[in-house]
Amino acid sequence: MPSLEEELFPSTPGKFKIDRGHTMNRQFNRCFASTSTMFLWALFLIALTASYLSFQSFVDSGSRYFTASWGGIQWEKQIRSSAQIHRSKGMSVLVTGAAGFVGSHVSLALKKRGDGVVGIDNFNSYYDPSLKKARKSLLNSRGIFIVEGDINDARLIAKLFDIVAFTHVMHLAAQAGVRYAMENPHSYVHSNIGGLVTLLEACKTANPQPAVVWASSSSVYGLNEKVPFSESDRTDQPASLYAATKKAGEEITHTYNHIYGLSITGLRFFTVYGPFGRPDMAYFFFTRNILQGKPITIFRGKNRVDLARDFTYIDDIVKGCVASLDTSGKSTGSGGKKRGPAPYRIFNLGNTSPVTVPTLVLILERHLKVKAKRNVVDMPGNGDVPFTHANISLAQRELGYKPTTDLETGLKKFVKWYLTYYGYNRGKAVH
Ligand SMILES: O=C(O)[C@H]1O[C@H](OP(=O)(O)OP(=O)(O)OC[C@H]2O[C@@H](n3ccc(=O)[nH]c3=O)[C@H](O)[C@@H]2O)[C@H](O)[C@@H](O)[C@H]1O
Repeated sequence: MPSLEEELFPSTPGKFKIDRGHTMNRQFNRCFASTSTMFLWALFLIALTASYLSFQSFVDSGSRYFTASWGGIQWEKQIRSSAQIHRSKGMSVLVTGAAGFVGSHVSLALKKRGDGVVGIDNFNSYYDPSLKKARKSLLNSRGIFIVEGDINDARLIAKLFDIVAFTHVMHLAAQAGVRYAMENPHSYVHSNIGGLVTLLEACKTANPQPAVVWASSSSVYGLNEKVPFSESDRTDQPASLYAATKKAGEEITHTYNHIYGLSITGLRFFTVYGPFGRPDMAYFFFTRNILQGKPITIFRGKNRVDLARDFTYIDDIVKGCVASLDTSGKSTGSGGKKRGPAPYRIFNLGNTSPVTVPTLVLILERHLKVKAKRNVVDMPGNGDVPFTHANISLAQRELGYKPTTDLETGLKKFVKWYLTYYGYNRGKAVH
């Protein structure tokens, strides 16, 4: 039988080991005159260590709450309340990029039908953050809480999954924009690859695992010439770093599906536009310039061929996103281990009727009742592709996706929103 002395100071490798030498033994006996005194000393030491450790953890968590922009009882309460489901068989969805264009619209649609929604957004300044704050206020007024934080913050994401057992993640946070990738390439790697992996790590570890629906891009079709673009077409000739990071996202999500059993749906969005849109997109800053009497630059393709896009209205995209969440199927893993195969899907969400950029400008002029000052130049080699055109039959079949808004109607709604939002209707424009 091991002695009490051996039990208290076991000789496990790496742990403290007492010297059984004669001298030590004498000193030891002097300090601990009897076994019972030694026992009391040991208890005292254990209690001291335990109280020190709990004090340390109190200081740690306390300082985190004091220094981090997130955390605290009130913060957690807001998250729980925002995630509450108000319909039978509803879902609780973590929406990344919730203060963004598509993210804000999808969040509102989900909340409206009774799903629980928690947003996360880093409110970066890629474009005017006041527009993001305005979207946030709108969401707040509908009971949606947006966490201010980055998807690269693994501790924050893990905390959100601790607080809420999200059934779904709608991942829309990204560094968008095709041409900006030449100016700031690392921001694309940071958000579209680093951020994606951080989020997927949290999803894979969560128990239960959520189903993930995320935004890929029409740009993955790159320099393909076969039209319309189908999901099974090649996607290995990206024309921009933006496209390359979205393509990488498709491969990365595939590995998480394969190894960990995460249900994944990737949506290839085709040039989404509409109210509360992104000011870095052509239709948006063309509108601003036309109203301000400034020239717009229209790019023209090889052999003077007009560029064309399969512009897709936001409400149609929202329907596609919601239908993807509804049909996502379940992730099969738990505790980071796959238990069986899970769905892996990719869909085009386009309008399937491309319109040239000069026609877009004509429609804007009509709705704005202002003539544009055109400056037509050859398309610079900046990552743009000459045209996009979606084959949407797969989304039609699997999601019931059916876009209903043509560019004429959609831009009319956008212009109406723009004039109101920027104060043109009140006679004082604010930009
Ligand atoms: O489907 C996508 O996956 C992408 O859609 C969007 O990219 P694009 O289709 O390139 O939209 P956008 O910039 O509005 O340019 C529209 C047209 O105007 C032309 N264009 C542009 C600027 C200019 O000054 N002049 C011009 O002619 C330009 O050459 C182009 O022909 C998203 O921004 C992107 O984040 C991604 O989601």
